[in-house]
Amino acid sequence: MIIKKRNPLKGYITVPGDKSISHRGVMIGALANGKTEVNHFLLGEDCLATISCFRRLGINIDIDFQNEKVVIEGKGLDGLKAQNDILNVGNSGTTIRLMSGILCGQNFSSLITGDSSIQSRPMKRILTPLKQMGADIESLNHNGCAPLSINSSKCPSLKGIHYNSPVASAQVKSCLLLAGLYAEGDTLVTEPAISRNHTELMLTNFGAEVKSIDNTVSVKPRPSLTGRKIDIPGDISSAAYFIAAALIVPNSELLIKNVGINPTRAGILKVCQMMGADIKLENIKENGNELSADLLVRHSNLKGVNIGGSIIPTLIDEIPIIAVLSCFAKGRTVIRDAQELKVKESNRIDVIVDNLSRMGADIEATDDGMIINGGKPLHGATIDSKMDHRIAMAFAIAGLMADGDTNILDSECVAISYPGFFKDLINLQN
Ligand SMILES: O=C(O)C1=C[C@@H](OP(=O)(O)O)[C@@H](O)[C@H](O)C1
Ligand SMILES: C=C(OP(=O)(O)O)C(=O)O
Repeated sequence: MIIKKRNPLKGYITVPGDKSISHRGVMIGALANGKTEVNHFLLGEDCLATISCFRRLGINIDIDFQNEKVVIEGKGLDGLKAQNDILNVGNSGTTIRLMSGILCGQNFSSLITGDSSIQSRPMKRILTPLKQMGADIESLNHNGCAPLSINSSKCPSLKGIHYNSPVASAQVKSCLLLAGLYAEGDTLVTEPAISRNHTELMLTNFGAEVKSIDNTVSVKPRPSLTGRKIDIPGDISSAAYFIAAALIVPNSELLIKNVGINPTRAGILKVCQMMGADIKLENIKENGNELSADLLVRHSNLKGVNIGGSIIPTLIDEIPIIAVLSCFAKGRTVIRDAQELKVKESNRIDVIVDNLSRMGADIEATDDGMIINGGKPLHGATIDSKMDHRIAMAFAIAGLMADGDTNILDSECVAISYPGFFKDLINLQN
């Protein structure tokens, strides 16, 4: 995809539904009794992979592509059926880690894997605590990565544990909370900083007993979950590209409607505020325990900021676009404590720094983040997205303000989380 320097962004947009909440709607809906109707479901490749895995486990799921609506016929905690074929999660880390927790609670064995990116992402972070709960789960190639085999015949029941997670990861926390539904006794997870809490909010909405105190979450086993109707807000991780575009392209004024602003996800809004951005929140609402708002974003003069510590998990997927924003901010931006970026769909620290350097930015990688001296004009370049959707979209926005053409390789990977991204971007500028 070739991106050219473009016009201001004007008008309004609604971005697709939140990816994290869409995954959880399918999973928790499948384990609930009765129908779960999910509106504004994200029909991106990752969430479709979750649907495909649950269909293989015997759950009827109807997809209305036109209306972005998914209906799941839940069969209760013990309603999944054995699957002899290997379950394939494609590119989705959320699917493999959360599903592994659920599969460890079943009385049948499973094999689960994904694409080459998934097969190189760390799974020890879930294998270690799941084994402590009594699960018989192994990395088939003994390299701490997928494929994973879950042998449920040897260990009929899980026991609740209190796990002190070394990483602030919603995927680890959610994996254990979902396994905890099948355990004897309560399951508790303490994390070094609070990660996104969509699992906790949705489980509570469906009838589970979940408590969160500071950095610790606990779940009681064997709840009776009841199917619900959910309206998913727009994904703030997808909105982030348009927030950034409107902030950096002169004369832009954009309304992004119905964006999820759950505080465990909204770190990018705080960072933009610290940078001096003109963003107004309007029409704040709550649905299914999740907050949303319309965001009115105007072009702004930005300044560099320091980002690190407990805010990092609340904006982890937005760091590629925050790095782009920082190139247009006056002064230095330092991003620390973001080493988790190295184990996403690509090594996002290296890929951001490589590609922004190619465009002429003053940027350097550090062990746990990067340092950017803003204000150097960017020029077009060939961008290797490494098939990482967040990289492809962040550099499309950088390309809007670069002199000359920006050529994004493998740009079709945006379909992982935002299939209509390029169409929406072009529409806003006409
Ligand atoms: O739980 C989730 O839905 C997610 C958690 C985050 O990963 P980690 O838990 O690995 O930080 C995030 O990067 C991912 O895009 C989605
Ligand atoms: C890291 C991401 O997703 P996942 O871990 O589910 O692959 C992402 O969407 O940026």
